[in-house]
Amino acid sequence: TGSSRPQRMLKAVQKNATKGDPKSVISAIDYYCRHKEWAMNVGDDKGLILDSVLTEVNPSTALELGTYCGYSSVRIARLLSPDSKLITIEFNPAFAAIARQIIAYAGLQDKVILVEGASGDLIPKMKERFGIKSFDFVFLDHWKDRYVPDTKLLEDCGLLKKGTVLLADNVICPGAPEYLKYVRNNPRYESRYYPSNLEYTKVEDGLEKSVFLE
Ligand SMILES: C[S@@+](CC[C@H](N)C(=O)[O-])C[C@H]1O[C@@H](n2cnc3c(N)ncnc32)[C@H](O)[C@@H]1O
Ligand SMILES: O=C(c1ccccc1)c1ccc(O)c(O)c1[N+](=O)[O-]
Ligand SMILES: [Mg+2]
Repeated sequence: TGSSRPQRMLKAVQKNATKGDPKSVISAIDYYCRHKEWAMNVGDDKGLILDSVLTEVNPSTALELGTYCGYSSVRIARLLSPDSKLITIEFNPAFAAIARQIIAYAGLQDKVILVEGASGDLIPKMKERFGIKSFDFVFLDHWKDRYVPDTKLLEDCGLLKKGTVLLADNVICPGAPEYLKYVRNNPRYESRYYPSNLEYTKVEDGLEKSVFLE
């Protein structure tokens, strides 16, 4: 049987990137996905917006919903201060296995805790398992119909504090219309849309940044 797209992405990293150099890992993946085969990483264009919001927030504890191959985990973890951590959740074991290798290749394994499982099951366990009081930053990039239920779950589990920043990918394409309605009509959030394009394409997409106020 042939290789998978994530396996081919890992091969491209091992061939074209420098071990321990996150920037080269990011470039190798972006080159591969733009010129060889598309993949659903947040990508370089929206990645610049992710970088700038992250730098502004400078989170001590960050959460990512949807790891895939670890591209955005590397983007996030490379910008974290020493002693800061990224917890990233992925329920596809094959994807998680590739992500671990790509995160390790970038030399960021000590800053990233990759947890295998479904976000709906794991979010309520964050406090007991990882001693998390609350998250400073959450990157939502898993299946789009989970954005609202998982945001409500984070609220109900007391994992958001005043100033926590939620950054949601794909609010235009494939789209997360219920999520946009939820955060934009909610007095507990201050939201702003960052226009961009679907990774590696000219199709319109963007990120929604929502600050938790309460
Ligand atoms: C778009 S990909 C993530 C891309 C990644 N954030 C990046 O930019 O490199 C979405 C991922 O979320 C995972 N996923 C979807 N729903 C999930 C859930 N409820 N819990 C955990 N993982 C989920 C999928 O298996 C898939 O790997
Ligand atoms: O849903 C898709 C999708 C739909 C159809 C075919 C391929 C991917 C997708 C596309 C771009 C994304 O940035 C993204 O996060 C996702 N996703 O799966 O979460
Ligand atoms: Mg996405």
